[in-house]
Amino acid sequence: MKEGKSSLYPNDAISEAVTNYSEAHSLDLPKPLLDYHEHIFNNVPNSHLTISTFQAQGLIFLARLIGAKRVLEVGVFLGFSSLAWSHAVGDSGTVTGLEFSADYASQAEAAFAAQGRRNITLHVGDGLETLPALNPDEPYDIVFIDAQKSGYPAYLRAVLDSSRPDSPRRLLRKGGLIIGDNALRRGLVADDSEANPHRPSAPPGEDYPNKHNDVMKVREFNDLVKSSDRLEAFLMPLWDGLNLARLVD
Ligand SMILES: C[S@@+](CC[C@H](N)C(=O)[O-])C[C@H]1O[C@@H](n2cnc3c(N)ncnc32)[C@H](O)[C@@H]1O
Repeated sequence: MKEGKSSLYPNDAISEAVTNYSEAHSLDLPKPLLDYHEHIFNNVPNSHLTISTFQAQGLIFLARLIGAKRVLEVGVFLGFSSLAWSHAVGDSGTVTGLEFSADYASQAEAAFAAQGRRNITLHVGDGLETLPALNPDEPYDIVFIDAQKSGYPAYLRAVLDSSRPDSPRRLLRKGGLIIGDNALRRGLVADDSEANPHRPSAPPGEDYPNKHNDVMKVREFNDLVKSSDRLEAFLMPLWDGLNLARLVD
């Protein structure tokens, strides 16, 4: 039987060449979006929080594949991925973003204005409160979860609870996608043994409790997706892991 494992390339140099080649042979991103990504990476210390341009290409492709016009993003940071969704859905579509930090939200809004993107609305606050309070006229086509990892299971439950098939108003449409970013957390979700060099330094390492808890919560999220008979999933081992879950009812 053919092996399914995805360590396709012999070393880091070839992996990088393959990524660059794939990026160059995928859909084009608008120049302002590329420039904004470069600006973030050259000027912002925690720029790693932003998705890559290659991931943006993948998300735009997915959105267009399902004809998405309405996207909900949980975790906006400086607005790069919101801008990618905004481009994906076009001027006739809308993007709603939930962001905890008022500072990040205002920087993101400045970027939206600078790029003339008027179809993005942000709600500032804890997504665990702002998400369940949403009551959209029309359901979303995509919910992209990219906020605190400890909240992933709760976000998933809230989306499912607010998208019942018998409900007159629902958050996510039938056939819509819930996309969980960082679903593999540098491989730790699948294997956080000593064999994984990204394993958080064991206690008493300062970062251990939070990082370990994040891994447990992302595992819980992936398990909930898999065990729900309302979802059909493909956990894509690309980037930091992307859990693609389609709402079947
Ligand atoms: C990984 S970053 C998002 C990156 C963004 N999606 C992008 O690719 O450009 C995670 C964001 O989630 C936000 N966040 C953390 N906890 C949150 C919460 N409880 N509610 C809403 N946003 C939260 C953080 O402030 C941060 O901006």
